[in-house]
Amino acid sequence: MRRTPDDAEPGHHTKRLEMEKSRLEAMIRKLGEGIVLVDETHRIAFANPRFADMLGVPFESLANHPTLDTLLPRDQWPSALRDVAQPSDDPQPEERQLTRVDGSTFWVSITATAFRVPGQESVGTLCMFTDVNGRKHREEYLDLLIDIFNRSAGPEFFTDVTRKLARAFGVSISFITECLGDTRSVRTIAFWQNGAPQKNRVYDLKDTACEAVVGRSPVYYGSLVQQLFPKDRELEAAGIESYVGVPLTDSRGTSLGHFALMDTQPFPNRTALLDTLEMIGTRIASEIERNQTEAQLRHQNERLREEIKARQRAVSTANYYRDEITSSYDVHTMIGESPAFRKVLDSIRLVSGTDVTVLVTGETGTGKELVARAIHEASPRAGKPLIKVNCAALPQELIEDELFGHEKGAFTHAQGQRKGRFELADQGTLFLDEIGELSLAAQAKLLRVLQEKEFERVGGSKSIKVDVRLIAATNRDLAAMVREGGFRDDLFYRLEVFPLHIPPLRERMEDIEPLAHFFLRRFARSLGKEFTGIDETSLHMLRNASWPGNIRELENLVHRSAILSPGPSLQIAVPIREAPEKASTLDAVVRNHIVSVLNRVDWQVEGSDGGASILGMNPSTLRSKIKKLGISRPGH
Ligand SMILES: Nc1ncnc2c1ncn2[C@@H]1O[C@H](COP(=O)(O)OP(=O)(O)OP(=O)(O)O)[C@@H](O)[C@H]1O
Repeated sequence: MRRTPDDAEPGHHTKRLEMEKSRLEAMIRKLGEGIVLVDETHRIAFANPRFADMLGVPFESLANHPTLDTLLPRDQWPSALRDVAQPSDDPQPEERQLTRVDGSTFWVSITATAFRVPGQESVGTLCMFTDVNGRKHREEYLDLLIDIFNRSAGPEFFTDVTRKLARAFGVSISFITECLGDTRSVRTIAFWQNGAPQKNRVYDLKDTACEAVVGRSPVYYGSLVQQLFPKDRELEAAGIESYVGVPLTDSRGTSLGHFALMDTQPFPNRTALLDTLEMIGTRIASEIERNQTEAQLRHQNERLREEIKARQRAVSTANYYRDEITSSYDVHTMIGESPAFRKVLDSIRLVSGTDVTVLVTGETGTGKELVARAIHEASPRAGKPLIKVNCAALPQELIEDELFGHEKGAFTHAQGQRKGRFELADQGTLFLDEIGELSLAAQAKLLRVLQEKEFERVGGSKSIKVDVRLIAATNRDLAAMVREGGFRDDLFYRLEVFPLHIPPLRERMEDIEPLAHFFLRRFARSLGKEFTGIDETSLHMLRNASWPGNIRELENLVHRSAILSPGPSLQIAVPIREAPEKASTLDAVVRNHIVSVLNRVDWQVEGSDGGASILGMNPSTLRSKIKKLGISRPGH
């Protein structure tokens, strides 16, 4: 029987074993899997280069058997390693994302099993690390795409995206920036580095890798990026090797900022990657744009609120309104300098931009219609019709027909279809003058339209919808009428959304002179006459009249005087009533008389020329009367 060489010499057997071992080691060295044998004290007894590669350390550094925790934090160890006393017969692979010493990450599947070295008592653990980085990234990447395009954006949107970008592409840094006014500097809106969100920062783009991206085009530096941008301190500080950046633009092509991925390793796969990143970029950009639009809207709202507040504060500030009003409608048609009248102008200005219903109150001739017109002209409805209904002039039985129109044959004389005032005012403003004169039945009908915002023509069944802004006016005390049952309270509250009271002329004496001059200029022109002004005695008379007919009365008086006056200065030829004709109560007569006397004496109560002595009263009695009747000096 021939002997095999092994049997021949015992030394030869050992040699063969040695050879087998080195062949095995050579094979293990070349394996695509990372192999590591860890002893009981967690020292690395043996490892292959692929293991070192996966952990991002030089293979030589393993030669002096470091403990595993110097390379890999314990929480990333497979459970078999953490619990060596309980070796499993059926080791299960566990997936872990390794954080390498340089901060970058790497996905592996680890299978670990107890390993007894033949002939030795000690038990070690043999671990096999399989590279699942590619698969994991594809999964993360899919997850990223689904999430980024499906999720509704919230405050965490940008940070979430940077986290997912970093994980999906396995890079150590990912961030998104926003331009600061131009494309010279940017602010990060999310910055993810080494598995955690970082504080945002503002930085100058000059000489950085990002400079060629913002406002321009995508860039890709697969490796050696530090050498390309030696002045970019960030790259150096983080040990960056590769960089990919994509510009972000809004829907009109304006530059918004950019986003970038950076890694400490070279970055492969250029073209497919850029396409994907650009697609993700459109989603990020639309989110930035939406945020910016929202911020702008918020800002505009705040400014508007501030503006309204400022105007309310400035009600009594001299000269404030002139420019404001000129800009919105013809100031020359509305004359008045008194603080009381400025308040009216202020209210017009405040309310004209809105669609709210306005109730204009004031004595006859104070300018209610003019105010309604001014509100309409200054409103967005200016180019549309302003339709007036004089409720006092309408026979009650025709009100419905007038407001809502009728269909052909609705009543005996209805020969054709006719549109009512509501329909004519569509898109515009409906001005209901003398609203206090509406019958209760007509009030009910009006209320119904205001509530339902639609109506039918008389004799028709089709509902008509209109978009009408309502302005109502009255010289009656509607609140008192409500109390007395002459006016529906529900209608009153609907009309009185924005009450605008025009004070009578006697409460704003400062306005008399400018108004008189204004009317004089106007009539002189139409009469073809020239006047140098109004003579002193006439002015004195004008100032001391009580003006129960208010501005209309003044206007008529100036008109008549202009016709009769020979010139060159206007003389008021018609005697002015010192007391109102229409004073209905004793208190009103007394009140008007006191006001007109006080006007004549420049509101002096005491003294021989004072109001009290002219009225034959004790000054203190006069004072208490003034108080009781609520008399106050105009403009004070
Ligand atoms: N501030 C003003 N500046 C210039 N003209 C004015 C002013 N206010 C009113 N007027 C003029 O006075 C006249 C009466 O105004 P308007 O008809 O608007 O008053 P009203 O309060 O509606 O009167 P009524 O209660 O009698 O209907 C009009 O000719 C109007 O142009």
